[in-house]
Amino acid sequence: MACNELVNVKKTLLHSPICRLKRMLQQLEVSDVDFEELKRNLEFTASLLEALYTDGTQPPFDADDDLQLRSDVVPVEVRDWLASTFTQRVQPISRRPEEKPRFRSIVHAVQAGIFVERMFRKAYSAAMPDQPADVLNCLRDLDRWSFDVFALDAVSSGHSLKTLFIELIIKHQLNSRFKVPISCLISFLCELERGYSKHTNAYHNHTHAADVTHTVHCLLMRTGVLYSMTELEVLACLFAAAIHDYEHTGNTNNFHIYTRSELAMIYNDHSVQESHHVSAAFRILQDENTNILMNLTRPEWLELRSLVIEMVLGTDMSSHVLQVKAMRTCLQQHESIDKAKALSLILHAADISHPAKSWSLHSRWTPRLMEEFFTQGDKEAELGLAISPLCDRQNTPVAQSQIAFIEFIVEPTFSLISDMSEKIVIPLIQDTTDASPTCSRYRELQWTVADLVSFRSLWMRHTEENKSRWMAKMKNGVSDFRDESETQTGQETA
Ligand SMILES: Nc1nc2c(ncn2[C@@H]2O[C@H](COP(=O)(O)O)[C@@H](O)[C@H]2O)c(=O)[nH]1
Ligand SMILES: [Zn+2]
Repeated sequence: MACNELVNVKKTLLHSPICRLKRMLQQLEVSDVDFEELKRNLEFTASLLEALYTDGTQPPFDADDDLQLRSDVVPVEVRDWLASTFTQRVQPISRRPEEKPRFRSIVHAVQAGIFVERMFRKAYSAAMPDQPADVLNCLRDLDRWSFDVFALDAVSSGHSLKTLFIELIIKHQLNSRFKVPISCLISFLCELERGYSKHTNAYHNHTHAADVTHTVHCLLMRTGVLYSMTELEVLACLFAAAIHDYEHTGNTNNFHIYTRSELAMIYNDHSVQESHHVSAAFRILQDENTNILMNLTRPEWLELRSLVIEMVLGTDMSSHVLQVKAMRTCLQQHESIDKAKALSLILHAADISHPAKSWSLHSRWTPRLMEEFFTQGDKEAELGLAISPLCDRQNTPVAQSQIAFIEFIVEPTFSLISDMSEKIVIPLIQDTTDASPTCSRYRELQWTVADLVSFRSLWMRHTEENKSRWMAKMKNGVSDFRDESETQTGQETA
């Protein structure tokens, strides 16, 4: 509760005992005393003051709601244990009464917070090596849908993920808010990039992770969903995007299951790779030198972890139909939107977003993905297994499959994202108009709605254009699906 609100609540609660005490004094002054009434008044006043004194020492929530326990029968410790073990609520660590901040310490905390934020800003500028002009030039397009992650990778000497993640963390002021030590951040990102190159994949590598991280940022901005989010949720989104394919093996989940791989054994065939990405990424944080979340409070850390797990597991394509259906039903039935579900859908959309971008980007991602599929097909042939769909080097109708992918997967997902964002953002505008129609937040949100409308036509223009390009290739009997620029210069390294 904000400090002002707390003061108001306390004032209201104190009003009644103060009035009663004054009335008792008046009665004593005029010797008009009814001892029975005086006793009752004193008892009542004492009980009010006692209630105020003990206020805040109660546990922050009770298990009764979930487990229907009678609080006079079940002791507090048992209720806490039941709530934390048998319900899905994560119990915040309750502050012990002696740890309650007093007003002076709140003032000091605010002053210290400002000081720490300044220190962090200084530390970041000092520790960040001067970026080459080409990198700065690239990063100028950070908020654009057409941002060229391949160009950033080239000018940052293959460090697009590291460069982009640091830039976004600073842009959203998450480094100072969550006191992310710069040395940890750099070490964490080096580890992350190392993990992404472990299997030398043509598609699932650090450039794809950088692309998805950028796209999540862009989706949050362009749809305006960012305005409905807490800083912790923004951090969770960027973190989830950056790690979402960490140590990807370059194979599909089905390949892991059919070949009874080590990962399939560990995760019992359930979202095999996604479970590994999130688990292995959290393991990086176990080392204090790479623990970028070391200064989060325990409740913040638990909330972030729960969001990240849900989001990354939601990138398993086998959950696509369920995810889309659930959100459609939610929108049709005018139910309130679950934040974790909305953010999962945003990460999933970012993960399959290249067909909704310009041909110059989409036509560079497609051959990379196909090469990875074909490499799996080669392995399957070697192992005497049936070759998976789209994995046969000799026999895959790439153009047709891309048209189908765009029409049946990408377009419905982006259409849903646009509808969902309208449902989230438009009420924010209404709330702000009620408060103050002239405030800057209201103007920002108005721009956002305009952005949201233009965003729908932007991605639709790209999906239409990309489908026509694939159609033209099909009609002209062009079997080479690689991008023209790459066929001239040879394929770029992954
Ligand atoms: N046939 C196509 N499939 C695609 C394309 N782009 C992405 N994908 C599929 O989506 C998943 C995304 O999940 P990820 O976390 O593994 O990146 C990817 O594996 C492909 O199966 C595309 O252009 N065509
Ligand atoms: Zn991915």
